[in-house]
Amino acid sequence: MQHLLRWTLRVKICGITQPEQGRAIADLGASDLGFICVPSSPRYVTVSQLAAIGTQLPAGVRRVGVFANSTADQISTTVRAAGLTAVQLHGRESPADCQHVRACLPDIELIKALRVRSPQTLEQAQTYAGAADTLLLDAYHPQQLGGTGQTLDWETLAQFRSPLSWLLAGGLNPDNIADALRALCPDGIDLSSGVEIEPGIKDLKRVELLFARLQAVSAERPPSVPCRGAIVKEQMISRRALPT
Ligand SMILES: O=C(O)c1ccccc1N[C@@H]1O[C@H](COP(=O)(O)O)[C@@H](O)[C@H]1O
Repeated sequence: MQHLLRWTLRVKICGITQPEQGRAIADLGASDLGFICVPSSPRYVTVSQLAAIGTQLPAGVRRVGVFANSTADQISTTVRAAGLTAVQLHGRESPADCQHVRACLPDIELIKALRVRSPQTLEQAQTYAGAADTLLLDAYHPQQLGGTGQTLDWETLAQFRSPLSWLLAGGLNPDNIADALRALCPDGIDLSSGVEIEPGIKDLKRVELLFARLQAVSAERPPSVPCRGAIVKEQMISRRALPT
């Protein structure tokens, strides 16, 4: 389904706990499936559950393990046992922590999640430029690390210029996704509780509706008009390419 969109948008559905749901969601068009490797989460999956789910998934879909404040050793063990293709660090990991994980797992995409509490969090994003491959912006919640269903202030985020490709998360659902993508131009989106029946059990009808809504927004956007974010990134790339 994703190829029907007129621009490339990564769509990550997070908090998968069941093999058949993972496969169905990949078939509906998700580019990425996320698995919560944080024991305190109601969406937590053990390494052996994760390895079993992995055997059921189509080859092309990215498999993202979500960790929070885990050691590089713990992350590497899970990545290898479960055949993950990316890790999302959703805790207080510093740029140095990210670089350490990256050095242990050089072929694995490193996504650093930032829980946006204030404009300073967005300034921090710049410090991850050489330390992560991708950024993810999620809403801040004082008690929960993620999967909160809380949205970010998209108006404030419109000023955000990411040094890396970035995913928008936080309270996205089929009913607000069009507004989010009219306000912002992320490289991808990440949804969990907004397409759920209960924590860890996805609502496949809502996932289907999400893709229908994405197609509708995609049809609104002329392919010749790139996002503001895309223009900025092109400029940054061409600046980097200039001889010094
Ligand atoms: O989903 C969880 O339980 C979770 C636990 C610990 C860290 C991250 C977690 N989820 C992440 O939360 C965001 C968005 O969730 P929502 O759409 O607002 O429900 C997403 O990045 C998940 O990876």
